[in-house]
Amino acid sequence: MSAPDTDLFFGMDGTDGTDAPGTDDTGARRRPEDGGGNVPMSVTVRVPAKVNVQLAVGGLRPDGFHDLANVFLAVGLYDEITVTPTAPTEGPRVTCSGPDTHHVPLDRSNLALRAVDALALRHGISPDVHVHIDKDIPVAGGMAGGSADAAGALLACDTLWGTRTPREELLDICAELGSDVPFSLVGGAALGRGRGEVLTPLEVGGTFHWVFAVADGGLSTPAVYRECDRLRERRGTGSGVDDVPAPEASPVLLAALRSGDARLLAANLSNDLQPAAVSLLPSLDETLAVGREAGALAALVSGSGPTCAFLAEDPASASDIAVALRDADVCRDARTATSPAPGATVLRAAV
Ligand SMILES: C[C@@](CO)(OP(=O)(O)O)[C@H](O)COP(=O)(O)OP(=O)(O)OC[C@H]1O[C@@H](n2ccc(N)nc2=O)[C@H](O)[C@@H]1O
Ligand SMILES: Nc1ncnc2c1ncn2[C@@H]1O[C@H](COP(=O)(O)OP(=O)(O)O)[C@@H](O)[C@H]1O
Repeated sequence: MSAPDTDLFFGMDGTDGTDAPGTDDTGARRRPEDGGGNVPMSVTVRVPAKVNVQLAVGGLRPDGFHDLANVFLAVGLYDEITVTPTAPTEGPRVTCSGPDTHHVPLDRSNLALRAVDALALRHGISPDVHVHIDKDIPVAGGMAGGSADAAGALLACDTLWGTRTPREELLDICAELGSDVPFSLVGGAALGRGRGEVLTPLEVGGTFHWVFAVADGGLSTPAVYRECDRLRERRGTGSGVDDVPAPEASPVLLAALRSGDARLLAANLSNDLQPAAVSLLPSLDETLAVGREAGALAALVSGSGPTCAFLAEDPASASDIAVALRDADVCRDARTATSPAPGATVLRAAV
């Protein structure tokens, strides 16, 4: 399978009967008060989680970020974002459903609402929408759930408002919202340079089978980067841009992705943030060990953690690893998923 054409994932999947008479190709009906424009009354977008199959972290930059060679792979765990217009007096609001709801901020700091605000500002529109997040991606788990919600809300509102924002502009807004947000929009697999926001799509030659051990709590991304710097200082190597070698993507890892060879990928997975995540949460070592003993080809912390990712040989092995992780009581839940997965995709645009 080659890398997904990123344009593909900005449109409908076309599976929900949206070609009914009186609708356009996004399923939107014409409303007379809209002067003939096609305006859906609600839009639902699905967005995947990610795992970093390589996360090479450079030195701390003067702006507080680190240069990265960040090899993103989208995985088939999804949040669904639905946007519906509200009355202008009501203003924007966000609600959330799913097991992690109590960890999601429901004020204007929610990344999905920040995305709505950013798109509305860009087009001079009032951001009067209700955003509902049906959350399946673990919160603060190193799987980019907040970024997924931001990318999803952006695409959903662009469809709802008919603003047809060019893809490059959408990606610019994503990058302003967070380093991982552009990848959530694009999905598939990509190399993220800069602070992770400058993307180059990557080819993936097969399906990879993963197990994710979801931890009880979360880890703060800035705290994990700070710990990475602290460990580097303690080692005496320094943590600045002049002390740490410029991060580079591994050619063998990229070849493993291209070929779809799970064993080659397993042998080349790496995460420079893993020592920092384990230092902040030492119990992760045991979680990683349980998955390895249960037959994982490789185990690593997903991004800033604390979710642990296990690459499996096949679906049966993935199921065995998930059972072993649950039985050992080293995680809140163990989820199986495959990659690559498509980026933000409009599922429904309904009247
Ligand atoms: C570590 C990674 C790996 O993909 O994701 P997670 O595993 O947390 O999901 C990312 O680099 C996280 O990206 P994201 O969560 O979008 O971070 P941002 O909002 O842009 O930045 C939050 C904070 O993380 C730190 N940060 C982030 C990106 C980067 N390249 N260098 C950094 O030092 C900075 O302290 C920054 O203030
Ligand atoms: N829509 C959102 N979903 C999840 N977290 C959000 C959201 N908006 C803001 N946040 C905040 O972002 C933090 C990081 O969450 P998340 O993106 O899930 O984790 P990570 O950065 O580890 O991938 C959370 O602790 C939460 O306070």
